[in-house]
Order: sequence, then structure tokens, then C-alpha cells
Amino acid sequence: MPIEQQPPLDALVAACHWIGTKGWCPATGGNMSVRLSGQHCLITESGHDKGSISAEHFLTVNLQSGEVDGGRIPSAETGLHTLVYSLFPTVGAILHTHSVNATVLSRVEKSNAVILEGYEMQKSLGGQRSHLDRVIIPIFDNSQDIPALASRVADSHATVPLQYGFLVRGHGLYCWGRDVKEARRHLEGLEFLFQCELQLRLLEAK
Ligand SMILES: CSCCC(=O)C(=O)COP(=O)(O)O
Ligand SMILES: [Zn+2]
Repeated sequence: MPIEQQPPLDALVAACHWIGTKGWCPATGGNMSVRLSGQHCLITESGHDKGSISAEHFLTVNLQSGEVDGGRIPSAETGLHTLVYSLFPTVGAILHTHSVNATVLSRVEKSNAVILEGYEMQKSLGGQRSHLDRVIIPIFDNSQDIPALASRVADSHATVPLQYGFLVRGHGLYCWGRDVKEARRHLEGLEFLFQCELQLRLLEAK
């Protein structure tokens, strides 16, 4: 079935399996969600292999309180998803991955952002029209204190607006889109751009 016609949860489960085949969520890394309404999203239950996850492993979370029904444990990073949904009413899906490229680039780059410039593939990101423009992907230092990390992301967004996603240093990428289809395109585009950036830096260092 074309992705546009799939129920959002089916599209998200398919995205998780695709991410698994790409090797972007080893072990139980990563978490994914889809908006249900202005008040709720569905998010992965904590601790599953996302490459083999199924629909029953998604929990409904209240976007304001972060609470879930039924005593099950949502992703440990739920607070970052609920933050992004609250900042952007048009965001419909969020993908968080732990690829090698995102993890390494976020450590190699010592500043607080990766700046992507000069790549045709920047146009894989919604609204980008030219390789000559600059796409800023902020980097935040990792923390096990997710409310504190979310608060730093929110503060930074007030001065440097988030666009497509952000990196968490030594941890991975958060990215999103209007729906699962766009979030997948943004993830694939950003992963390609991160790999280019790393290879360029390696070659230019020689
Ligand atoms: C080995 S994964 C460490 C936790 C993490 O960063 C992650 O993305 C997965 O956590 P979750 O609770 O969503 O399974
Ligand atoms: Zn993570």
C-alpha cells in the first residue's frame, strides 16, 4: 500500500523496520513516535529492538503531562518527543536514531551545530531550494536527565529555531516531519549529508 494511504501507526512500524535494515538503531537504541491529535502521540515502549517492533509496542502518551495509561513504560526519551510536538503543531512524526555517522559527527564537531552547505541533497529537506543555503543542525551535549536536556533544546530554539532536527552529542539524531513519509525523507537526507560531511572532513584532514 502507498505510504500516503497507510494508517499512521502502520507507516511508523514500517519506518522502524526500514531503520533497522539501515543499521541506524543497533541493539535497543532509538525511539519513534507519531502524533494522534493536539493532545496525544503514540511512542515506542522503552527497551525494544526498533527493527523488529510491532504495533502493540507503541503507547499513547499525553503531550502535556507525559503520562501513559496502563502502567507500561514509554521511551526514556519521551520528553524530547513531547517537546518537539509542543514547539511545532505541524509536526506529525519524530524519528530518533543512533547511527554511527550521527554519533561520530556530533563528537567530531566541537561547536554547538553542524552547518550543512554546498550539498545538492540539502534539497531533500522540506523548503530547501539551493545547495548554496545553509542548514543548521544544532548539537546538544548528552545527558541522562531528559527534562534538563529538553529544557536546553527549548531555550536554544528560542534564539536559533530548530528546523529539521538536532543532534545529541555522542548519542544520535532527532528529526521529524509533517508525517511519517516526510520524517523518513528527512532522516535519509540528513544521514546522507552526515556521511558526506564526515568523509569530507577525513579527506581534508590528510
Ligand atoms: C542502548 S539505547 C540507550 C537509550 C537510548 O538512547 C534510546 O534511544 C532508547 O531508549 P528507549 O527507552 O526509547 O528504548
Ligand atoms: Zn537515544
